[in-house]
Amino acid sequence: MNSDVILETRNLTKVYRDFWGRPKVLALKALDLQVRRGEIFGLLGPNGSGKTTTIKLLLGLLFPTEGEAFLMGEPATNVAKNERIGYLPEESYLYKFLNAEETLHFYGRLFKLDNAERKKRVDQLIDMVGLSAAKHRQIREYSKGMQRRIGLAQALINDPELILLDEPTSGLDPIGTSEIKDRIRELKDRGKTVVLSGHLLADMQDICDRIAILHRGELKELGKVRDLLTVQDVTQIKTRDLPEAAVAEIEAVIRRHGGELLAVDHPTTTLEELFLRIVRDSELHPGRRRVGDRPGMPADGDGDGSAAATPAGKAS
Ligand SMILES: Nc1ncnc2c1ncn2[C@@H]1O[C@H](COP(=O)(O)OP(=O)(O)OP(=O)(O)O)[C@@H](O)[C@H]1O
Repeated sequence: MNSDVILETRNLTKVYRDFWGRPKVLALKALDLQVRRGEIFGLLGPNGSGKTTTIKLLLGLLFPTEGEAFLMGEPATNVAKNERIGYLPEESYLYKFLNAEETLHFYGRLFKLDNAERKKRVDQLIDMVGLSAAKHRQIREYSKGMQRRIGLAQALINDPELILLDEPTSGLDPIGTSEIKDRIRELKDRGKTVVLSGHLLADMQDICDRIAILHRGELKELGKVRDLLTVQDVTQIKTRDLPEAAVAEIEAVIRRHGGELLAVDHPTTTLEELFLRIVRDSELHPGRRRVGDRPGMPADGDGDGSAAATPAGKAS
């Protein structure tokens, strides 16, 4: 295995069998994959496409029907290698009557961290996932987002070099999702390798360097997100707002070169960015009922939504 490759699967195949040992579901079919050190790699696919099965095979929690996988040079079936891996399952099973601090100390003890090291890591991780203010509250009182965050902290207690996250943003609202994505980016900045699964396309696009798209257990696409999404036969030029005369001149130049001007428009933001901005503004200005700070969109003064938004400069 090339030293740059931290995880590799070869012909990895899983057939689930029924009670009588008869093949029931072909959950993963001959998966060949390589993940490089330091990248954020996404396993993307609809429900039932084999993402969780792949992660469980990598951890040695399931035995492959055919093929093999290697993580950090060790066979996946060697569970001792999991001491160097962080794992966030699709659903974390946390002890509801422990608080965040006790939970992390519990897992730190499982990894046999000494007292001083364990205390240092627990404090750092609670801070990293933003639970300092709630660290003495029992997990049963936590919201879904807080539970996902403590699950992530638990997955990192052994300071792993490879982190497997099964749907890390499942059940989270856009703010919780954005926070988890920030934490995952930080892990990459610290040189960690992250493999995550998901089916929320915008999140995967945002965060992954490379993705594999699975469908019914088969690998359908693999590559850098940027390459997969680039429309090669269209050139896009961005500039500050231009007067019509300038656009006409540019169009003439494009025609002279045998081209065709396909579109002149203003970019749109994503609904996620808009949502996050509104929630953050609302936290800063709790009394304000509607935040109309988008260029060209007049604020609705009394916030009752009755005033129609008209293009800037035009009378209604
Ligand atoms: N223990 C099992 N016994 C039998 N079939 C199973 C078992 N676990 C998973 N499967 C089947 O294997 C296929 C792949 O399931 P898997 O959970 O790996 O998909 P997934 O991509 O993680 O889905 P989701 O997004 O819903 O979590 C599905 O058809 C599923 O029904």
